Order: sequence, then C-alpha cells, then structure tokens
Amino acid sequence: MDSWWFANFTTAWFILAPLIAAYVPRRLLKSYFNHHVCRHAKSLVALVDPYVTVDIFKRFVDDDSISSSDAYAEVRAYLSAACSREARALRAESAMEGKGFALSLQLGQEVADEFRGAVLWWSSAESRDEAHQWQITRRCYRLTFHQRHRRLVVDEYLPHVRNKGKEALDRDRRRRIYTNNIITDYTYQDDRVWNHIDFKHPTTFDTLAMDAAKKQEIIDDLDAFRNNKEFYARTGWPWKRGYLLYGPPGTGKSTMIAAMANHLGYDVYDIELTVVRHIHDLRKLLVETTDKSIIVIEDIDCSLDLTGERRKKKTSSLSSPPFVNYDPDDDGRKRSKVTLSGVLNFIDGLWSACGGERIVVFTTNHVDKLDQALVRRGRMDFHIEMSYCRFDGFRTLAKNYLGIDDHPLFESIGEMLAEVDVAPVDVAECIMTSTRAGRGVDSSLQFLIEEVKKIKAKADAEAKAKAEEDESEEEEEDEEEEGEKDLQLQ
Ligand SMILES: Nc1ncnc2c1ncn2[C@@H]1O[C@H](COP(=O)(O)OP(=O)(O)OP(=O)(O)O)[C@@H](O)[C@H]1O
Ligand SMILES: [Mg+2]
Repeated sequence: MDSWWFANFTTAWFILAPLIAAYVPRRLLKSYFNHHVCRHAKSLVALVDPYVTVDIFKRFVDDDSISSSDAYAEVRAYLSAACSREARALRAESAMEGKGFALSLQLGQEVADEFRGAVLWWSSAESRDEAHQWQITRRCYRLTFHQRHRRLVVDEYLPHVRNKGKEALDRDRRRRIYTNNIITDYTYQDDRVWNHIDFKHPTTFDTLAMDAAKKQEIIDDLDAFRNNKEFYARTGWPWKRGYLLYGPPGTGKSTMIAAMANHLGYDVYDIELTVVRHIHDLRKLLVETTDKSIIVIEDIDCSLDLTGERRKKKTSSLSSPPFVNYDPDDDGRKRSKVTLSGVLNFIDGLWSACGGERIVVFTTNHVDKLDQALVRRGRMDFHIEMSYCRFDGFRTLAKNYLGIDDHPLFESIGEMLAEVDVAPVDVAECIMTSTRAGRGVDSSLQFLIEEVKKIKAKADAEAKAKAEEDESEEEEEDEEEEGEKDLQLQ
C-alpha cells in the first residue's frame, strides 16, 4: 500500500513540477525563495554571528569641519574620554587653548562602552560608502553590538551618543570666524565653501563704547534669544534673530558684532556678498553654517548695489587679513546675480529654517537707503543705531585706553562731546596717539580736548559754508523766478 502511494506521489510530482515551473511566474518563486529560504538562512547566520555593526562615516571634505549634521565629529567627541582610558594607539589633536589634546582612535583601534547594562564596541575602521556617488572607501566609526540590543541602540544609545558628543563639541570647540570662498562653475560638490581661522577678537561689551542703557538692552535681548529655545519651538518660529546695525563709519558696528559673538560664544560667518554669484550659492553657504553662529553681511547697501564705493574700501576689521578679496569684475568674470529678493529669502525663507540658534546681522552706514522690505521687523528684529561718542562711550574708552574711571577733565569733555559729533574711532585714535607718544593721563585728555575743538571748528566752518551756499542758491533761484516773471509780463 505504502509503495503504491509513493509511486503515485512521485508520478504526480514529476507531472506537476514542470507545470509549476512553466506557469507560476519566476518573480513569485523568487520572492517565495527570498522570503522563506533566506530568512531561515539569516537566522542560521545570526545563530553563528549574532553581532550587528553600524558605520558612521567621516565627512568627505574637511577633517575639522563640524557641520550641523556631523555625526562622525560627535561620535569622535563622545569617544574622546573613553579613548584616553582604554585604547592603545591614539591620535592627539590640539584642543581648545589651555586644554591640552583631544584624543581619538587610530585606525583599527577599539574601545568598549557600556549603556544600561549592554556592552558595545566602537572601532575606527575604513569601509566602502555605498551611499556616496563614487562608493569610495572612507574612514568611519564602527559600532558593534549584540542583536538583542538592537532596539536599545537605535532608540536610546545612538541619540545619547550624539547628544553627549554635541555637548562635548560645544564645550571644547575653538570658536571660528569664516569667510566665504568664491563658488565657481568648477566648484565641486565637496569643495569647501567657507574658509576659517580661530576667532580671537578681544572686544567684549565691557570695552564697547556706547550708551550704557542701550548696551544693557542689547545684552538682555541676546540673553533672551539664547535662553528661549522652548519659546521658539512652541511658537514654530525659526530660532533666529536679525539685527540691523547702522551708523556713521567708525562708530563700532563691526566691533559690536565681535562683542556679540564673544558674549554668546558663537562662531561668526562673514559673508562677502560681492563674490556670491548666484542665489543658490547663498543657499549653499547657509546650509553649511553651524548652529550657534552669527551670520554677518556688512555694508548691505553697497553689497547689493555692486557699484557702491565701499566695495573697494571693504576691509572688515573682523576678518580682512587672511583672505584674498575677490573682485568679480577684475578678471572679467560674471557679476553677482544676488538680488534683494534673494537676500530676503535667505533671511526668512525656507532655508533660514534649516537649523537653529542663528543670528543674522546686517550693517550699513546709510539706513535710509535700505529697502523697507529688507529691514522690516521680523526680518531685522532689532535695529541698533551706533552713534557718535557721547559721555558714556567716552568713559568706556578712557577706561580701556587710560585705565581711569574718573578725572577732573571728564566733565568738560562730556559737555564738548554732547555738542560735537566725534566717532568713537577718532576718540580712541586721539588717546592712543598720545599714550604712544608717552604722554600721561592729564596731557592725553588735554590733547583730546584740543582735537575735539579742532573737529568742532571744522564742523562749524563746514556748516557755515553750507549755509552760505544754500543762501546763495536760494537767491539765485529767486532771481531766476523774478526774471521769468518779468519776461512773462513783457
Ligand atoms: N563703540 C566703540 N567702542 C569701542 N571701540 C570702538 C567703537 N567704535 C569704534 N571703535 C574702535 O574703532 C575701530 C573701528 O571701529 P569699527 O570697525 O567697529 O567701526 P564701524 O562702525 O564698523 O565702521 P565702518 O562703518 O567703517 O565699517 C575699532 O577697531 C575699535 O577699536
Ligand atoms: Mg565695520
């Protein structure tokens, strides 16, 4: 009986198998195979090797760059402490001033970490990056863990690593000032769009000469911005704030930016608009900025109108020395196509919401020339007038340069400065000139009084000349009008 069944079954199978092969679509067979057979094979492999790996690749371009999404840098910062305890071959890079070295793993080295009772291993490796367009081999940090910790790692451990890494980066980072590179048609996807040097500007709000109440208002505003992360998250506003600094030359606009950066501990991105040729280049620049940064466009009125005089003059006291100034017309290349609407998008469009904690600062000497659309509240939230040196400002400068808080001559200098428009840079120059010449405090202040008198005399003479000119113009106009009337009467 058994053999009868066996014979029938084998015969049926021989008849059915070619029919199945012929009529059941290959795709269906393949998916059946993948689904059932491979799954069981994978379970078998998992029994033999139950460990899972995750590779976190290094950014392609710039070893040091810390972009807002640089997971590699965050992992490196996170592992720095563990490295110093365990690994045997380390790499040391200079950390923040006075903080020794930041340690990282040499290639092939491994350290263990523990999280909620689970042990995980980090190693420095090289691997093929399948996601990259050329699938190149890149350095990465490889995390290895038992598959039973998969959920713990994905849901809790990796976010924990990134948060701790971010905190460590913020704590240890050297602050930088960036200026934009020229982006040309030959700039490749991974070329750096920013150049940087360490930011070591000595100015603080204590050394900034301006009206004391106004200064305090600005400090409070900055603090409120920094401490109100929840407010911005709750209301859905991008966590950014715009400041417009305006005033005559030498009144401390660039100096104010340095004081802001030092107060908040932010990086500075100084955008030279005259070398930005297209609006998409501006977007690229913004995408490459980090959180906790001040994005600066100086002399905005002249930057948009590329024929402005100050384009030639532009040597920002914050960033000029290390970078070559590029004049788009020098070599006959195309002019910038950056428009007002482009800059407006840049400030408050989609792109400005691509990160958090950014301050945008525009400076100008001619606030009246600016388009109202550019400076309306919401774009430029806080308008700050940097004006001529009055008594408060003078006292700060006297403290900075002469180390004095009070002096019998202060009163008369205060009265003079209330009447004469002298830029802080001129007051600072006067005091520095006399201290360099070895004069004492008394004679330095006396020298300043003489200089202010000269400035006043010059200003008076100019005002008088202008009044006379206006008067004679009026007289000419009157005479012309009378002449025309006479002609009409004849
Ligand atoms: N308010 C100020 N407090 C302290 N120092 C100042 C102040 N204003 C000017 N100075 C001094 O004068 C120098 C030039 O000032 P700064 O470059 O900040 O002026 P600015 O307003 O940016 O001028 P510009 O409109 O020409 O760019 C500074 O390096 C600083 O030493
Ligand atoms: Mg300036």
